[in-house]
Amino acid sequence: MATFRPGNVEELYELLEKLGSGHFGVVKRCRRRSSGTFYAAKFVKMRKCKGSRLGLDREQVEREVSILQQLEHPNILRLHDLFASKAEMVLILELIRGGELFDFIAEKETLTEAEAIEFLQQILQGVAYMHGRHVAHFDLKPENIMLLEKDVPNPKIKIIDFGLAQKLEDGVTFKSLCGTPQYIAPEVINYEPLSSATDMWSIGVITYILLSGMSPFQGETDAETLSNVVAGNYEFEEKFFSETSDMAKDFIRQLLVKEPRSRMSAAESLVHPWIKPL
Ligand SMILES: Cc1ccc2c(c1)c1c3c(c(C)cc1n2CCCN)C(=O)NC3=O
Repeated sequence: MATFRPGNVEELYELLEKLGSGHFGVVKRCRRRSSGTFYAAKFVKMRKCKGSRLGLDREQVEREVSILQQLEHPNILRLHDLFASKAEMVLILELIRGGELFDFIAEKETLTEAEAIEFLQQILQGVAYMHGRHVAHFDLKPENIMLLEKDVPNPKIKIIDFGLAQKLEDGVTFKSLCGTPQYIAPEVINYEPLSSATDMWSIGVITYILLSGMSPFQGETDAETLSNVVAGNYEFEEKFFSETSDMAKDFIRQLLVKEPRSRMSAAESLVHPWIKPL
C-alpha cells in the first residue's frame, strides 16, 4: 500500500512551469527546497463522486504508485515522493528534460536503422524488466517514451506514465478498452484478455513509425484505425520502406501478429537478429 505524505507539497517543493497535461493530470517542473534538486510534479485530481467523469479514482492512482514503487530500472522513470489531500494526489517524479521521443523523431523526420535500434534496445530493456516483474504498461506510444537529455550523442530513454499499467496476476484476466487507437492491439478492441504481449504489439507500431514516420494502421477516423487494427491491415509501402532492411521488416512482422501468444516477447525481441546482430 502506498504511503502518502499528508500536507501541502509546496512546503517541501517550489512549483515551477507547467510541462504538460492530459489524461495523466497536470505535470509541473518543481524544485525540492532543501536540496535544490529538480523534479516533475504530477497533480492528479481525485474523482469527487462515483459517476463523475472528472478526475481519477484514488484506487487508480494508488495502483500506478504501487507499480512505480516496484520498478527500479534505468529506462523507467523513478518515483521520488508522494503527497495526498482529499482533492488531489501529487507524485514527485524524476525530471526528464529531453522531451518526447515523438518530438525528437518529428525534428528528424525519420531515423536511421542504427538510431532506431539504439532507442529500441533501451525501450525493450525497460519493457523486458517490467514484464519480468509481471507488470504491463498498456499505453506504450511515442508520447510516453521520453529522452532524459536530447542534445547528447546517445540519448537515454525513459518510459513514463504508468496510469494504465497493471500487475499481471496468474489466472486473473484483465480486459480494458483504454489506450490510443493507433497503438492498441486487436485484443484490446475485441475486449479479450490483455497480457504483456499487448505491449509488444505497441512496440511493433512504434518501430514502424521510427523507421518510416508513418503509422501502420492510421485511418481517416478512429473507427477506421480500429478497423485496420482488428483486420491486421497494414503494409510496408515502397514509398516509405524502400531503404528498410528485410531484417527490420521481419522484426515488425513478428510483433504485429494478431494472436498475442504468437508475438515475440520482449526477451525474444532483444535477441532478434535485427536488434542483436551476431
Ligand atoms: C521536460 C518535460 C516536458 C513534458 C513532460 C515532462 C517533462 C514530463 C515528465 C513526466 C510526465 C509523466 C509527463 C511529462 N511531460 C508531459 C508530456 C509527456 N508526454 C515525468 O514523470 N517526468 C517528467 O519529466
